[in-house]
Amino acid sequence: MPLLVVGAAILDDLAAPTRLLAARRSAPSSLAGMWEFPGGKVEPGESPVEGIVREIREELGVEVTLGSLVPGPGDGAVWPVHRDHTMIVWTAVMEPGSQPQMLEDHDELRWLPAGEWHSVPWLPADRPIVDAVAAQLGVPAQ
Ligand SMILES: Nc1nc2c([nH]c(=O)n2[C@H]2C[C@H](O)[C@@H](COP(=O)(O)OP(=O)(O)OP(=O)(O)O)O2)c(=O)[nH]1
Repeated sequence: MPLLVVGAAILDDLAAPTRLLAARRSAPSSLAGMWEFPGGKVEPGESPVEGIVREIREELGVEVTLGSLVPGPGDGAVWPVHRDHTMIVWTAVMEPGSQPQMLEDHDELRWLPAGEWHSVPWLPADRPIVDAVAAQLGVPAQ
């Protein structure tokens, strides 16, 4: 049974987005230094939405409002990631006034302005997802 990973493409604004929050992984060593969407694996008994809200709370210490699912390369919103995992990604915004922290798994957070969404080395599986987020929102990725 493939593991489900959930991620959040956190934006500065859902109606008029320009900046995307990228997080640099600090672990495990095979992934350290690469950038990703904050998130992680859905736990048994948890819905995907519960999973992403929990992961963002644990990793960044903030509450998020989810926007829409990012359409995948096939039917639906499922993206292939590492090994036989699959990932689903939502656009999201943080609760107004909140500041993301690096509580777990990350050693740098960066707001990427429009046109510079590929200025960091994303995990390979995330590169097409970054483009799909940009296309969905009508923001130039690069
Ligand atoms: N969180 C996250 N994981 C991603 C992304 N892209 C991508 O290929 N992955 C891969 C990396 C990992 O193999 C897997 C997610 O594992 P994770 O380590 O973030 O999950 P977790 O926080 O629940 O950690 P653990 O319980 O396994 O320790 O999915 C992404 O954008 N965000």
